[in-house]
Amino acid sequence: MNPRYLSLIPVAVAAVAPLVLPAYYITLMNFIGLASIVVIGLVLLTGIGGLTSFGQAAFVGVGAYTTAWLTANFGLSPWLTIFAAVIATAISGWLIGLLTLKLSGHYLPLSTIAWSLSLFFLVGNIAALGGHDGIPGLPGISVFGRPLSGPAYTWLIWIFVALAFLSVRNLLDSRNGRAVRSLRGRTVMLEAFGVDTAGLKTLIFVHAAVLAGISGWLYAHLVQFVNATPFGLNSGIEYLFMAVIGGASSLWGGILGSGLFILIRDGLQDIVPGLIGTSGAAESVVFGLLMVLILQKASGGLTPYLARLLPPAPPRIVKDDAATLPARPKPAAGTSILKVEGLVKRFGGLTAVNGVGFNLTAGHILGVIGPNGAGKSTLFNLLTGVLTPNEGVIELSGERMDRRPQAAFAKLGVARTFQHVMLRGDMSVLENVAVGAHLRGRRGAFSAILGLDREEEAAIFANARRQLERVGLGEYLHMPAGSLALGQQRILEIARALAADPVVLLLDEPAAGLRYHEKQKLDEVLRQLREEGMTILIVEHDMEFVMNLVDRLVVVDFGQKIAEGLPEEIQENSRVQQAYLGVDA
Ligand SMILES: Nc1ncnc2c1ncn2[C@@H]1O[C@H](COP(=O)(O)OP(=O)(O)OP(=O)(O)O)[C@@H](O)[C@H]1O
Repeated sequence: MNPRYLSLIPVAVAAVAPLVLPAYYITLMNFIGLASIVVIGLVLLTGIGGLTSFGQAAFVGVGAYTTAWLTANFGLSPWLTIFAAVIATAISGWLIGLLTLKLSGHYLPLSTIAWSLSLFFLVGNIAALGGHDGIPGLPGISVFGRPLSGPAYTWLIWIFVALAFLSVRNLLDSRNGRAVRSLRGRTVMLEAFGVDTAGLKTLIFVHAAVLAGISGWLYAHLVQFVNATPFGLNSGIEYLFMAVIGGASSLWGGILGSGLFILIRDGLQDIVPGLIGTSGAAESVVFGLLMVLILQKASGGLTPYLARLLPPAPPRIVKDDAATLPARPKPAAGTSILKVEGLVKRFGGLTAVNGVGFNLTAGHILGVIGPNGAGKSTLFNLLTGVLTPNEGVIELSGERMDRRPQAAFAKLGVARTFQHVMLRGDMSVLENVAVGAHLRGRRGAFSAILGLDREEEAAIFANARRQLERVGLGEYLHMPAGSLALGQQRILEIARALAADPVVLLLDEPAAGLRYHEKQKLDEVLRQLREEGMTILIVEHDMEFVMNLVDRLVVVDFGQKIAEGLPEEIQENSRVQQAYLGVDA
């Protein structure tokens, strides 16, 4: 069976189950659906985006209280208040995101606990929201004047589960989504390709908050009463558990985890008191132990186990007739691309780069070499906007860049590779390259969620395939990037940089750690790119590798330029020999 049709099975189950299940199980199905909507958001935020949140229940509360207050006090229809619930959660998500998303490490999860607690106590103390007693007597949801109840409400909930699922799936399969999937630990890489990582974090934070708010809206009109209890920290922790036991990076895992968590908890409440003859804390203890066991035995959640039983997803189809992406005008051979003068970077008392200057013209390869600790990486970081110089001038195609951020360099056509390869190993070779074309797409998150970016996506993937074929990796398109050898991964990074349609390629120690044959292959690729007119700057430790390849060399030592010239001139230079070999020539 085509794996694409497998997703129809849960759809059929959700359609038929409410008709055949007893009322008690329909109620459970409702609560699984409500939780799934929240947990799908959490999969996006935490499992994929790497931003751990204990506070999603508070957003469920914002959605529920917004609709409760408006319907109870003003008699508005829930079909109107859903917009209010979405707006309220989006704004609160955006505000809280603004305050907390800059935090890193443990501080972000701790801050989610803090705002979750504060919202909980705030709501409980506002008289207009009914204090701790809450707001009773909420209306149900009607369609064409008929109140939805029983199976009809369950279908409504599961339609929203499907919409939540599709919205996140579509978002993840877009240019912003690829960046979200690369977010964990790769912000420098993303920003080098012009991705606004802070904006991206806010985007997924708000999206997850809105999904939680919609779940709150559905909850409020299902139970027709709200108070603060279901929106406290406990529930926030439970949502996180659901995401983790399902498999935090899988959308299906979000639904599976919600179902398992609620069914196991409910089952234990029935079984454990029967076994030990008393009801109380025992089922909670057994539940806790069970969760620990699942986390120990299946740290990636349960979805990977199920995924093994299913046929693999078919590879992405790259269209031959896709549109081409807009390309920037290329500079004429010989024009100055990168001009550097008197660049200085100090780290406290240490001057890592001290007055370095050079000029790189279009269509040439310039090598910057130097022994360990000479200041090459620092120079590279200055030339890509990762670091800001203390003094000096960087001009890119005639524009002053020395105080500009990474994204500005990317916009003007600087594309780079990394000394320590920065790929997402479990993403396909093709998708990794597509990340490089981020700035060449225009479609935003809304378009992606609504699936309106397909044409642009086809163009991005056709371009990615072209770049991979250009560097000789055309046969690996659908393989996980992590399965390639280091030499191929380095060339893959070059293809990703080419996908950005660069004016200049900056390669950070591309030969480091490569075997002889891999270096030869890399050399071939770079020569071919130069023949095509590409301008390249290579910062490299391996003098032998660059000697036969580059047009011109700059040698740095102790942060200073000690020589510049043609490779054969550099080879004869006694100061260079001394710096490299530590001997007097
Ligand atoms: N963030 C930093 N803070 C303080 N000192 C730094 C920092 N980055 C680099 N340095 C120092 O600056 C000098 C140049 O380092 P850099 O990494 O640029 O050299 P390199 O030529 O790239 O060396 P390698 O080939 O070993 O990578 C070194 O003495 C290094 O310790």
